[in-house]
Amino acid sequence: MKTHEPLLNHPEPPRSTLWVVSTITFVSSFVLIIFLNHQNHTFTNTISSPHKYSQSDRLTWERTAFHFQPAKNFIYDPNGPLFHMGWYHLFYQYNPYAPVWGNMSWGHMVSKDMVNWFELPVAIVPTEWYDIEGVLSGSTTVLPDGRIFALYTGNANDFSQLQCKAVPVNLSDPLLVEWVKYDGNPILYTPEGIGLKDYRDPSTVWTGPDGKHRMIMGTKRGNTGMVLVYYTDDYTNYVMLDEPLHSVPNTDMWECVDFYPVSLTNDSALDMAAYGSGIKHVIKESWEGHGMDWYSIGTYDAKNDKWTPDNPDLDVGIGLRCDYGKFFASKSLFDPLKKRRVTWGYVGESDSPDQDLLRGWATLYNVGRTVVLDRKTGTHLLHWPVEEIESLRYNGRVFEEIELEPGSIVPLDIGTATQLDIIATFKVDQDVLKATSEANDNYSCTASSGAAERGSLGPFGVVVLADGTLSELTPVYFYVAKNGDGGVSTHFCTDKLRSSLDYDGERVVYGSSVPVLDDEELTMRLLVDHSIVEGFAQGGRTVITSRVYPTKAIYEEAKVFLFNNATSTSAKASVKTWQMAPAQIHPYPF
Ligand SMILES: OC[C@H]1O[C@@](CO)(OC[C@@]2(O[C@H]3O[C@H](CO)[C@@H](O)[C@H](O)[C@H]3O)O[C@H](CO)[C@@H](O)[C@@H]2O)[C@@H](O)[C@@H]1O
Repeated sequence: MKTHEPLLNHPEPPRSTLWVVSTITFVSSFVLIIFLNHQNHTFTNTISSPHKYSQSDRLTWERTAFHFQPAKNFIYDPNGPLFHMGWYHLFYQYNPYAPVWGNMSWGHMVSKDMVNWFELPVAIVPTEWYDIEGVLSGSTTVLPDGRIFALYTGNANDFSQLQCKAVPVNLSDPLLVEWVKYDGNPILYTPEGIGLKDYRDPSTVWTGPDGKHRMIMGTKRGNTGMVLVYYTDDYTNYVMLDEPLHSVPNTDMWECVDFYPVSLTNDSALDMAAYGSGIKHVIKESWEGHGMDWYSIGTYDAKNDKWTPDNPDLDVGIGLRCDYGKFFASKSLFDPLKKRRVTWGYVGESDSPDQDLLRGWATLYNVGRTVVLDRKTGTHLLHWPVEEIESLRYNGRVFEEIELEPGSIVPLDIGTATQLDIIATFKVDQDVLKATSEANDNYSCTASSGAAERGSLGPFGVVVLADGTLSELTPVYFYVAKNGDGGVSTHFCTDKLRSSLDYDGERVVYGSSVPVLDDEELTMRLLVDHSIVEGFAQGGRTVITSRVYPTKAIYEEAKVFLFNNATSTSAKASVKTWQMAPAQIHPYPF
């Protein structure tokens, strides 16, 4: 049985000296507010009550503290990450002149730790007929002899997409500041049968077990998305194979294709040359126009340059996503220093472009995420923030075994709550779980009414960026659903329906199911950094990144709560929180 009725006679949750505000007051107000908001989802774009903060205060607050964003203007796809002479380099689609898409160039930043960044001069800009409409996305390759080159898509003067090459001018410069285009560009024209605007984002070149050097690119034929494979002898001339590496009907254009091996035996990342038993290969594609990155795990046959998904139901574009919120055009780096694969995507704004103009900047990057195969399930990848981000933690707090009765919400007294790392673990009442006969096979975060929709066994989780009266709140939560056959499925969701009182963007619930194994507790990690919330469930099996724009729940008014809006089960929460110091992000010139 599913109900939206508020619980009126809920038992008072146990008090703890850690709670600073009367829990019972919040219990009633939360249930009431959620109830009322559920009844009326109509929000106006005008400010309905006097605000403490001006528009300028709010726009200033939205800028993040430990996520990469340039000082101003517009960033887009991450491009060509590489490691050279002790520095991590990340290039990015960048409009140096305005906070909107256009003049696409390769911006350039470097870091020693993937947390603190120096912005460098823009590396590659549109200057030639073959890229005058944009130096679009691509990759870099570091050859075993130390040579480095970039492959990128040139948006030509007729808007056809041509592949081009550039190289750093001085390899002994650890920062690789200067780049020069190959004078024989473009190196590749669109193959027959492919749309002139459906051919882009060349990959890193790698050497297969047969010694042949390979590059891949995404495209579509009709509505079938696919990966093309090329061979090269000299890294400049490329010959396309007749057959694609893989294709999936009805998945449209595959942008920013990524392809890499993952180990079945340990968490060490493998470089592209790895091949053979104990290895799976992942294809990742970014679905044009949908803003979603999809991945699939399978087997690569290097002899025939064919890839087969482990499970056809989880094929590329129809199965699993890297992130169920805002995260797109991701690109991974094999980090030779720490033997890990790290991925970045862009996290776009979700309010109107007018706001981008007011802010003067648009779009951020997620905190770099390591990617490994989830060897417990074998079906999922684990995406998890790089360990270096923990160097920003301070003021750690621990809250043990907080009892959350059905229908309760309790504040966490952690001080300022706009830059946080939170790890929260929840145990549901096993007797209630076994006894409940509610059949909720069709639960889906995205089709639900968010945290207001109550079932026997959920939702429960963490509310972030909430003001004291809960007029603005962003719940990130688990929803446990009992299936008709007695089985259980768990969902991980972020509810953005009530994140802001004054918002001209999407009001949605993000999320998906997350596998939970028999011996596992439910655990989530949240990185809260002003207008971005990154959520990781079960060690990164399911990830949700959201952009939120509260108007009241900002600066010292932002608060964190634990809640349990289930109707039957209680939940026991143990939580660790840390404040997060700002990262050092130095714009150029320094
Ligand atoms: O910056 C180009 C790279 O970005 C990618 C993936 O994010 O392609 C996006 C794409 O669309 C952008 O340009 C459109 C204008 O032409 C604009 O309407 C849209 O909002 C933008 O996202 O860029 C290319 C070139 O314009 C277009 O074919 C794509 O849909 C990546 O594939 C590009 O390399």
